[in-house]
Amino acid sequence: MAVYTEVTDEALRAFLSDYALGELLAFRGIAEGVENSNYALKTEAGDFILTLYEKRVDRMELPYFLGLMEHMAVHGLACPTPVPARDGAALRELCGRPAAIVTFLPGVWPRRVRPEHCAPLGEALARMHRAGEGFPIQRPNALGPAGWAPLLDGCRARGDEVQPGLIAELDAALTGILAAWPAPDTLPRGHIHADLFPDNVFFLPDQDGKPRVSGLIDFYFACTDLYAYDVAICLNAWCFESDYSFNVTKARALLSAYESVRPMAQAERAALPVLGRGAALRFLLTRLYDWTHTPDGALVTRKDPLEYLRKLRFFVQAESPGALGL
Ligand SMILES: Nc1ncnc2c1ncn2[C@@H]1O[C@H](COP(=O)(O)OP(=O)(O)O)[C@@H](O)[C@H]1O
Ligand SMILES: N[C@@H](CCOP(=O)(O)O)C(=O)O
Repeated sequence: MAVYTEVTDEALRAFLSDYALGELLAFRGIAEGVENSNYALKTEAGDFILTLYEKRVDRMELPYFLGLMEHMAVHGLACPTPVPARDGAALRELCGRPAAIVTFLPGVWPRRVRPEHCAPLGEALARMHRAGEGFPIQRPNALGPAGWAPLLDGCRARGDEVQPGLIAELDAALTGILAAWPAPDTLPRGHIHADLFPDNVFFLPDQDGKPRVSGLIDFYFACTDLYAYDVAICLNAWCFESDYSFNVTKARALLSAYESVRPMAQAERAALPVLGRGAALRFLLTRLYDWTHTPDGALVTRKDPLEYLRKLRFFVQAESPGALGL
């Protein structure tokens, strides 16, 4: 469910009168997504997405997200482009919320990831990293290593209700990760997506029926961080099977396609196991926090934190890229 703020027909028409998009022909709320309210719009000018930014998005950070999408689109990435109103501003207000219209991207995200998705995904990730070069605003990663101890503290009171002994296991994992984390400025960094899960990558079949990436969406966790950390997030989100076994074929396809666009330094490859551990912990912690803080009956769909405990355990025992099969 992701329509937290209901927009009436009248409010939307008044909002659209500031744009040069012609008459509104249709609009509907989009059920998918977690963070914000999204509506699909059809106007005389075409199809668009209207997003109302909800509580967890800091409005001061919206110029970074919208500016980054604009910059990446200009540099050839298929991603949503903010649509300015007649006065030139894309970031506006609707129903008391910050709001923006972005271009609609065609395609479908894969409900079941197959190895054939992983090479196009790896290539798209590297193209995204390249497309972000030169974007001048920086955004430190609020959900990076420095944010994990406070998040874990926020889960302390009820974490063991999810699984006995969980908090002690996460304390130990966090200590190990922080001790092994790459020192600042030892690995290449730039603008990363930081949440490139399958539901944020659209595919369409090419002329041979093979999946090709038609667009990347949802840049609202984007930040300035290690490129290899973004790769490690994708290894977590794309390369495990439903029994939590790590699929080396998928991982190799992802990595070699990534490197066909942006070759990685030896140090980046060597860091993948600890970056994979950190990425697993990051998603485990946000899911655990939501699991233990979301009231029963709330509209938000909670995601299973223990999925990421299984992934974390895999990366904990993998000491080298060789142990990942890479
Ligand atoms: N630019 C876009 N083009 C097409 N569909 C989009 C676009 N942006 C969002 N969507 C649709 O809205 C859904 C939720 O978007 P998302 O950005 O993931 O929301 P949230 O940030 O709330 O998690 C997506 O799964 C997709 O169906
Ligand atoms: N990918 C995260 C949750 C963020 O949700 P999104 O709909 O904004 O991509 C997770 O799986 O924990």
